[in-house]
Amino acid sequence: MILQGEHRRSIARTDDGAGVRILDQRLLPWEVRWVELRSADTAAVAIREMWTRGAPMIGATAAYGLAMALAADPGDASLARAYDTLLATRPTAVNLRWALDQVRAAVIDLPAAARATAALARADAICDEDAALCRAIGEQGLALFRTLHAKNPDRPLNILTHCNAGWLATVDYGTATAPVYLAHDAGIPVHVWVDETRPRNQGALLTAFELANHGVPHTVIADNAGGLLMMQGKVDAVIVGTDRVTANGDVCNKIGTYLKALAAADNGVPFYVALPYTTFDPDTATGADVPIEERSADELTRLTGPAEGGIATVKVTDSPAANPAFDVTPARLVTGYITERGVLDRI
Ligand SMILES: CSC[C@H]1O[C@H](OP(=O)(O)O)[C@H](O)[C@@H]1O
Repeated sequence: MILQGEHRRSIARTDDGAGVRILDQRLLPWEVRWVELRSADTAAVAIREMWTRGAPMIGATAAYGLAMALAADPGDASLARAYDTLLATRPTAVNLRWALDQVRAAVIDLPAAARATAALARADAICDEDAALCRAIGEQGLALFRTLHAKNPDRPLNILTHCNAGWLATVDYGTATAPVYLAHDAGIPVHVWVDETRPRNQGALLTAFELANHGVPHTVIADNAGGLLMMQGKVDAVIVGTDRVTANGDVCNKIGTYLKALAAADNGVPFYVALPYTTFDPDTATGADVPIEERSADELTRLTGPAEGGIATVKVTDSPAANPAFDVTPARLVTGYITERGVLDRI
């Protein structure tokens, strides 16, 4: 157990208050290493290289990055440069732009001398709010889980999830995992099918790590196994997180989510998306309008794992590879949106 008790905050201010501490998620579950970020540029690297990841965590890290830039130089040029550098890190998660806009709005009309303190306060508030939002998503999802479990009370509730939308992807609790944690703690027997989630394996490495640490029964599966499990009646619901829900309810999430939604629809399995309001993007009309991040082919052509003295990478093919990091699930395939305000059948 890396962090005891109910709270597992994945980002915190450094002891001197000038930086932030995050877990280097590239090393999990093999090594638990907290790293300190002390500049906007380092925060940008951490986001782009996925030391830290997940829409709310990307937003929180960028917010602190902007605050650190203003602590170094509170001028307009510094603000603009840091904003642009951080915004350019990853294009799909809307929380990134939302958080940067929140911090910029908090300081833009302030005198230079007051900007760093105000930016830091806004970044702190974004984190505290995210933890509260995710907890509320958990409460709303817990009520849903009680209803779902009542259909088959003599066996565990079987949930399938894709990627990691856990406390590692947020400030605490997670979005898709929040109902799982609260249901487990409330004594509802829950089992989670964990998609490994190629190519970065956020499910096998991060969600499994979280669930194991919380004592939640789970089974890691190949991404392509979910359809069969649903056909066999072994999945009661699919719950995923999201990086952006557009005005019409389309869902941008980790690559492979759309295929789970198709299998769920074909087998009558409810498909839920868990999100806080900070991941809703009313300014983008549909999923077709969302930039889909294309990441390095190396993530696909190389396997990474623990080795003597650190992490080893093995190249598995010299062939060209394409690595879109997200896909779009049309709103028509979504049963409901689990939000802090309730479970909505339309966003
Ligand atoms: C609660 S946001 C989690 C969301 O972010 C993940 O993407 P990445 O690991 O590339 O940052 C994935 O889409 C998750 O559903």
